[in-house]
Amino acid sequence: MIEDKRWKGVYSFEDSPFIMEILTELRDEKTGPIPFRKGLVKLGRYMAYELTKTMEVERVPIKTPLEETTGTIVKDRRNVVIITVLRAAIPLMEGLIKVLDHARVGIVSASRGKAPKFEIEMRYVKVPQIREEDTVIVADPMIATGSTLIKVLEEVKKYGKAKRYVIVGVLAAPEGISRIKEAHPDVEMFVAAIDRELNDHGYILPGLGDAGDRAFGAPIKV
Ligand SMILES: O=P(O)(O)OC[C@H]1O[C@H](OP(=O)(O)OP(=O)(O)O)[C@H](O)[C@@H]1O
Ligand SMILES: O=c1cc[nH]c(=O)[nH]1
Ligand SMILES: [Mg+2]
Repeated sequence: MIEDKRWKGVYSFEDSPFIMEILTELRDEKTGPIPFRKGLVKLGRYMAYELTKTMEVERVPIKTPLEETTGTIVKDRRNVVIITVLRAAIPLMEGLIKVLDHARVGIVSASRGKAPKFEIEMRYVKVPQIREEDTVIVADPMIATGSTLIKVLEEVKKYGKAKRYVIVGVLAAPEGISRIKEAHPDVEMFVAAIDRELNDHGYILPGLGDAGDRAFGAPIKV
């Protein structure tokens, strides 16, 4: 995990060869929906494991069958709310919750309109009460213009003040990170990698394409 020099509290996993190998499979246009979804689940699991290294731990007395000793509990792991941003975060959340198994889960729908406005439509919001001891993890694989997560965080913050707000994603564009950090300076970000730029349609380059479509198939209009 490395903190990017451009922003405080923004980390990538470009120093982790295994996470980079999973990302490489996701980027590959030849990867179909089944391995694509499995790759997102794997990333969720490993990124959650890495995230526990930043969490508060507690030393506790325990008794083995042989003697008394001291063990470790990741205290913050018990106070997690994962916000799943539909659609693409579904497999990522499945991986996160394997490690963060005590998590309460909020579901938010967000659909990004076309360039140049990229208006965000949020229709479905189901978020549990957020408590002061909670770490709120907002899961969304793609952070492009940042508009989706700015709006999701505004909404989520209405449900109570948390100890930490953390975004877990796969790829982020520098423009999106800057916009999110400006709107929500208190937010930490953990992404597999930070890519170069956005194209005119708001897609991340080199990126991996449309994460929702690659995981679930392209929707049609009827
Ligand atoms: O940072 P932004 O520019 O806001 O873009 C990122 C958003 O775009 C994608 O969702 P999309 O609207 O395509 O919905 P989907 O997950 O249903 O495909 C992605 O999953 C993010 O939520
Ligand atoms: O590159 C991008 C940008 C937004 N949403 C995606 O799924 N991919
Ligand atoms: Mg999409």
